[in-house]
Amino acid sequence: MTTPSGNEVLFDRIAIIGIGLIGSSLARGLKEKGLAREIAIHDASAEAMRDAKALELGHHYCASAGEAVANADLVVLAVPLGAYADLAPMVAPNLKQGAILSDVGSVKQAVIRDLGPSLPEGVHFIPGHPIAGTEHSGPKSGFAALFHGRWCVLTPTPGTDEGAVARLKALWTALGSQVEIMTASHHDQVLAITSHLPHLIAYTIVDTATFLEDETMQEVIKFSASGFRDFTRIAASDPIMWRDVFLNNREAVLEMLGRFTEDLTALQRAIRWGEGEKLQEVFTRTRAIRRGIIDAKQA
Ligand SMILES: NC(=O)c1ccc[n+]([C@@H]2O[C@H](COP(=O)([O-])OP(=O)(O)OC[C@H]3O[C@@H](n4cnc5c(N)ncnc54)[C@H](O)[C@@H]3O)[C@@H](O)[C@H]2O)c1
Ligand SMILES: O=C(O)C(=O)C[C@]1(C(=O)O)C=C[C@@H](O)C=C1
Repeated sequence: MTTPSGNEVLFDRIAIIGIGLIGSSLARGLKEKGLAREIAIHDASAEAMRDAKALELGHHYCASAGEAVANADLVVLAVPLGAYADLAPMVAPNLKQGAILSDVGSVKQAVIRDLGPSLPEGVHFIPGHPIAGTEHSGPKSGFAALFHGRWCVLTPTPGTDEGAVARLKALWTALGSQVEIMTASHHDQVLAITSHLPHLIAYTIVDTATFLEDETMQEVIKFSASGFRDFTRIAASDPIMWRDVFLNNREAVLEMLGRFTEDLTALQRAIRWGEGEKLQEVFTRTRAIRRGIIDAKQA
């Protein structure tokens, strides 16, 4: 069946657990495109539930995760990674046969570890990760266009039903994303360098600046027009979400951090010994990478 927006209804009932930035953006996108007949929402925070209702993000506002997922064809967990293990016993026994269970968490191996063992036979488990976000949190900060033109990675384990993967892929495509399928461990390695390490560096720079002398601090604020300001945006990202990302992708982040530290030390040496050529060589290489990213976007 097609909707007035010309899209197909892809699922009868979608349950979203966690209606913050990502969950509410998903709900908005689903509603805007009419991709689900019913959206059931559960969030542990009374304030988030109040906001979700006021914003009319769904059709059913459920007091428990179990109630929300019962009868759902697709369940999407959109909570911090640290909440998955607690949610598993409430979600797993209430999933209907043939349902797809997915999520949007920023790390993927930990999700398989925390949810996989408790899932009943006949449920299709397809972890996912939209590579799209902002530094804001909560239901009020979401928007339907968040996923437009962005990647969404799916990490099904071997043997997952291909039809179920195709249905989930169709959903993310209808929301405006390009879908890529890869293993959870490859995802975690790639994201460690492209997303997790940059956040760690931003948190560190802003924290280091905070501990400067008072007078210097005033100057930091006054002159933070460009480079530093970009770091403060990233460093304003949700503390709980990012605590959980680092605790759940420990190995890959530590590996990338080790390489990064070595490269930083090499630059430190080049500065100390006045090796201008070395500095210029690195900066020329990185400038080409940035230009490559921009060209790829415009292509
Ligand atoms: N923020 C981003 O840029 C971004 C991008 C892609 C993926 N993600 C991932 O999406 C997930 C959600 O992030 P977000 O930015 O939407 O966070 P958010 O803080 O905006 O929303 C999370 C919501 O989960 C709720 N919650 C926490 N524990 C819960 C529980 N046990 N049961 C039910 N609800 C619970 C919170 O009350 C909150 O409303 C995280 O796993 C994160 O890694 C975030
Ligand atoms: O633009 C931002 O604010 C983001 O940090 C988004 C970002 C990223 O690193 O690209 C952050 C975490 C996610 O898991 C996915 C996307």
